[in-house]
Amino acid sequence: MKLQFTKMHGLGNDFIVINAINQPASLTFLDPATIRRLADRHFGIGFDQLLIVEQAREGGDFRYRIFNADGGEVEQCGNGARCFARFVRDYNLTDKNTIRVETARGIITPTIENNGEVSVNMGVPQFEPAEIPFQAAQRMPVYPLQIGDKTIEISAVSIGNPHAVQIIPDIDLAPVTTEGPKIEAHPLFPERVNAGFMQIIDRAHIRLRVFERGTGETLACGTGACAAVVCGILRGLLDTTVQVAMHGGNLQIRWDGKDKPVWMTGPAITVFEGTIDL
Ligand SMILES: N[C@H](CCC[C@H](N)C(=O)O)C(=O)O
Repeated sequence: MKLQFTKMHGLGNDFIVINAINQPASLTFLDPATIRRLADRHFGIGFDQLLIVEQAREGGDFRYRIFNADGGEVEQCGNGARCFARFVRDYNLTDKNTIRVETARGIITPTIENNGEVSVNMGVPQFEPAEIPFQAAQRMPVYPLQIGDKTIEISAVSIGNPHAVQIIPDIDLAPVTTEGPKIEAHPLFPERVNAGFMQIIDRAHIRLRVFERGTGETLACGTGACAAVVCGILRGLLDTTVQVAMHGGNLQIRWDGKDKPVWMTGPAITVFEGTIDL
């Protein structure tokens, strides 16, 4: 099968987007091994995540599926949501500015702004351990986590996908490559977890690095930015609107607190179109 794809990125967190509405056969070819092969930056196309555009099933405008570079399907991708919205508009699959997108964990609504950026209502963050999922006895603002012979302190939250967030004095010195994989695979996270390393600059600015589940460290992580900000707000360390600086660039995150959705605003860029024989 000749697969058509579009290469996109959100602050350097890069994707291929596949329109399965006009290429339904693609879904039968995209098994985990094929996704891993396509994700390879030397032998394949190269991407952090593969995003699929499908027909809606539950009253939304579209269904959005996300696969990590390791081939695993996951619940949510924030940078990908902005690219998803840009894709369906640019390919005339909709003429709406605000799009209702079905994900594995409910509906998110991206809006394409006049300046070309995309704002997304990412839904209400979940902090109950069972929701994350995280095997902790009860919900706490911070949890001790044994990593080898070291005990670190994390906050845990679901943005649809699971995140463990640490506060670090200087993320340039953070042990992302050595500690990230150990947090990702920690047995207390039965579905693994995205590991965030947050440096608080002031109440409206943080710096962030994320070792992503199923992908490794990325240049930016949209749900990771949401997770870091809501955890920082819950700990009384951040205000409701925060600029999140990551290696790939900045996102603006806003959360008005308990039971309110978290909002993310940032760019979505199309790089090239391509085809590949599967
Ligand atoms: N690695 C994540 C999915 C992609 C999230 C990230 N790329 C974003 O922008 O939110 C997970 O396994 O939950």
